[in-house]
Amino acid sequence: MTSTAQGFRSGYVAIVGRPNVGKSTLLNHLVGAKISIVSRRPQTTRHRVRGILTTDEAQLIFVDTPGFQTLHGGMLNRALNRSVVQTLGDVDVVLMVVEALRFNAGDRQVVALLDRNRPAILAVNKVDQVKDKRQLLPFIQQAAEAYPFAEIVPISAEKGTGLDELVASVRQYLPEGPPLYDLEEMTDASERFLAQELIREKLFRLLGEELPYATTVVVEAFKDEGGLKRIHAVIYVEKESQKAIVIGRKGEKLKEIASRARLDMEQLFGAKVFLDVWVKVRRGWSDDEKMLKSLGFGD
Ligand SMILES: Nc1nc2c(ncn2[C@@H]2O[C@H](COP(=O)(O)OP(=O)(O)OP(=O)(O)O)[C@@H](O)[C@H]2O)c(=O)[nH]1
Repeated sequence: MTSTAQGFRSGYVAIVGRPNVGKSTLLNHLVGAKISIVSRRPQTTRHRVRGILTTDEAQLIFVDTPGFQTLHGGMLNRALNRSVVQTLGDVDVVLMVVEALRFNAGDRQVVALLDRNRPAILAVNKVDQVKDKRQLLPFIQQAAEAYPFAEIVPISAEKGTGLDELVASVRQYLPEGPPLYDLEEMTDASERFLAQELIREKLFRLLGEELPYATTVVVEAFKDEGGLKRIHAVIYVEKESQKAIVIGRKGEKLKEIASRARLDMEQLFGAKVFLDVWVKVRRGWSDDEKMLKSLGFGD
């Protein structure tokens, strides 16, 4: 496969940032929607790989950082924060994303979780929205004062501006070495896992702030019947009231979540999909350490 060019660098990158700053948009632009979700490979890494970008000079392996939840104080959130800190201590580079001209309390909370022994690069996103580009300079200065970022790069994840510069900046901080992942392996994600991730993504997209935090998706059955994939999934929530939110009025929310997830699955798998999604209440879910461990949040 890819020959190891001299000076080739390869390593793990965590994208962090408060909600809505454009992390997913950036990841999708860098690695493409289709391979932005790839399966976990426990033998090589404890991280869940979200996408891989391989250029002639470097391979950037983007890993999942479970949310920066600060709204609720439950055990789940403490576990999440622990796992964030752990992930951030494990990667080669942290890529923090902020919105141009906005550096608020949420951003400061993210900064507080950064590990000072780890290079952190700041991507100042959505610069396309800044009419007067001169305003960027004092903003960049302010950000530099908030944390000793290794580099600060203005970008527009949506328009694709500044992304080459960003990748070049990240590359500088990766260790030298051959690609850690074979290109062919990238599409090798389990379809079951992809199905679960697509439902989870639609939940986030369609419920946003309303989404009860302690929500999880489990694909309980996945049957391949020639040209048809029959998938049965369950969305677990903590309370009846949350169940009602996910289902929506006259079941419309759930219908939309399922139908959008199904369309994406059909595109991704290149096959017809029959998707059946249920919402179930699992009481005391977020305070159950065993459950957290089984979901991969434990130590
Ligand atoms: N104008 C502009 N909008 C952007 C840009 N990047 C992202 N957005 C928009 O910002 C919103 C949030 O983007 P996401 O990529 O979902 O943000 P996120 O950080 O992944 O959000 P969470 O999943 O909530 O953590 C979306 O409406 C994007 O279209 C950009 O460069 N310019």
